[in-house]
Amino acid sequence: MPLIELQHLTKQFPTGNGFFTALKDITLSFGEGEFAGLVGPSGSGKTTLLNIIGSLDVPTAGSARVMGQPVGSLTHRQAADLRNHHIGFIFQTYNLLPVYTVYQNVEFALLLQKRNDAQRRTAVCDALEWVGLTDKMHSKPAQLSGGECQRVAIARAMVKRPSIVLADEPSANLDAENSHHILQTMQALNRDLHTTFIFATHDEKVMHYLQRIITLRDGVVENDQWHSPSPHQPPN
Ligand SMILES: Nc1ncnc2c1ncn2[C@@H]1O[C@H](COP(=O)(O)OP(=O)(O)OP(=O)(O)O)[C@@H](O)[C@H]1O
Repeated sequence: MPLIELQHLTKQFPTGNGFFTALKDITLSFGEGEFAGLVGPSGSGKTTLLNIIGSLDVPTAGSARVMGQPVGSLTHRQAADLRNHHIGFIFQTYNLLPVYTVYQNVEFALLLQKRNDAQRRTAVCDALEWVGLTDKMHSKPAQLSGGECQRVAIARAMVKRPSIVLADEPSANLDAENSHHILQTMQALNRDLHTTFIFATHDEKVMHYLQRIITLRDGVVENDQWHSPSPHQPPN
C-alpha cells in the first residue's frame, strides 16, 4: 500500500469574488523510501500540495490518504496525531526556537510523544549524530551557521523516525556547499532509514539528487518522471 495516495485532488481557496483553484484533479501516489520532489514555477501549487500531504490543510474535492488515513475527514486531534507520529517538516527558514539549545530544539519534537527521559536522550543523541552536530548540542541557534541551523531542523524532523519528511525549499537560504551538505545528509537518512522525502523546490541543486521529479504547472501535474540519481554521490 502506498504511504501517500492522492486521487482526483482539487484545492480551491476563497477569493474576494469566488474561488481560486490552486490544485486541479491531482492523482499521485508515493511509496516507502522515495526521494521525490515537486517542482514548477512560483504559484504552481507545490506548497499547497505539501501542506495537504502534511495534514496541515484539507482537499476541497477528491481524496488524500496519508498512512492510510483520510486527511480530509480527520479531526484536529487526529491530524495532529498523524503529524506527530509519522511526518517530519523542514522549512526554508529552519523555524528553530531561539531561546532553546540545539538539544532542546530537537527534543521538543518528542515531548508530544509519551517517551521517558532515557528514551528521549537516546533518540536526540542519535539524531544529532546523524546530522553531525553532537558537538553543538549545547549551542543556541544564534551561535550556528545557516547550514548548521538547517541540520538541526533535519535532526528535529528525523528524531521521531517518521515515515515521511516534507521539505519546503530547504536549501533556499543556503550557499551551494551547505545545500549539497544537507542534501547528502538527507539522502543518507533516506537510504539508511527508508524514510520517504518529498521536497518542494526551485533549486537545480536539489533536483540533481531527486529520484523522481513531479512538475506542477497551474495546479496540474505536467510531468512525473523517475530518474536514476548518482547513488548517494554529489552531482558534478
Ligand atoms: N490561503 C490562500 N488563499 C488564497 N490563495 C492561496 C492561498 N494559498 C495559496 N494560494 C494561491 O495558490 C497558488 C499556489 O500557491 P503555492 O504556495 O502552493 O505555490 P508554490 O508553487 O508553492 O509557489 P512558490 O514556489 O512561490 O512557493 C498561488 O497562486 C497562491 O497565491
